[in-house]
Amino acid sequence: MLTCVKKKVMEKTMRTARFSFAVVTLSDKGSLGLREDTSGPYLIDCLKKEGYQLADYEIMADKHDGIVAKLLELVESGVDLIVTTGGTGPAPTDVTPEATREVIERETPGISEAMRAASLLKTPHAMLSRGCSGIRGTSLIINLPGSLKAARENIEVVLPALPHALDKINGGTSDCGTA
Ligand SMILES: Nc1ncnc2c1ncn2[C@@H]1O[C@H](COP(=O)(O)OP(=O)(O)OP(=O)(O)O)[C@@H](O)[C@H]1O
Ligand SMILES: Nc1nc2c(c(=O)[nH]1)N[C@H]1C(S)=C(S)[C@@H](COP(=O)(O)O)O[C@H]1N2
Repeated sequence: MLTCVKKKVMEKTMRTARFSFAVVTLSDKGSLGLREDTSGPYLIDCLKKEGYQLADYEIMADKHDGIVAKLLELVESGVDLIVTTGGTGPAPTDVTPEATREVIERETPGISEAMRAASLLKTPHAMLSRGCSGIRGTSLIINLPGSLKAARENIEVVLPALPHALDKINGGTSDCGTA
């Protein structure tokens, strides 16, 4: 039994360990030290447990140009998976999706739609997240909402599809439909 669990963990890690990730927390209060960022560290822990390698973590203000510059920097340094948290809502200061759209070359609407659909089963407020996702070069960028609860409920939706997504984005030729 234990051997079986260990084998499954090893198989999972073998699929993810070659991929790096970065977490970017977008929060005005967080960037000023007025709010503890609990969502960013949670996401780091969660993705590390899945076997991904942490490349970068930053807390930034909700500022369009700063977000674009940071995302481009991470893409250019070859980070495979970039997860943002915060700034996806309808408030005037929420600009993460607009900044992300400026960076991505190909949108992955299914990822964001899946998160919203699953989240709607938890709270009607899920429809307020305008988060988007997409690919630039070989980097996948995914916007998540900002609260710890929302970050947790959203990341768990995409985790099962991430290894296959990152493999394909990196030119993987494995057959689809086998897992
Ligand atoms: N990084 C974070 N860590 C923990 N909780 C957060 C974080 N970001 C947001 N939250 C929570 O989620 C709520 C909604 O996030 P939103 O991005 O709209 O924040 P906000 O009120 O505009 O403030 P700010 O952007 O300065 O964090 C916040 O009011 C806060 O309770
Ligand atoms: N699963 C899930 N999705 C969620 C929520 C949540 O609690 N759980 N909160 C929503 C709320 S209240 C808002 S305003 C939007 C946007 O959040 P953000 O501005 O922090 O990015 O995410 C939504 N998505």
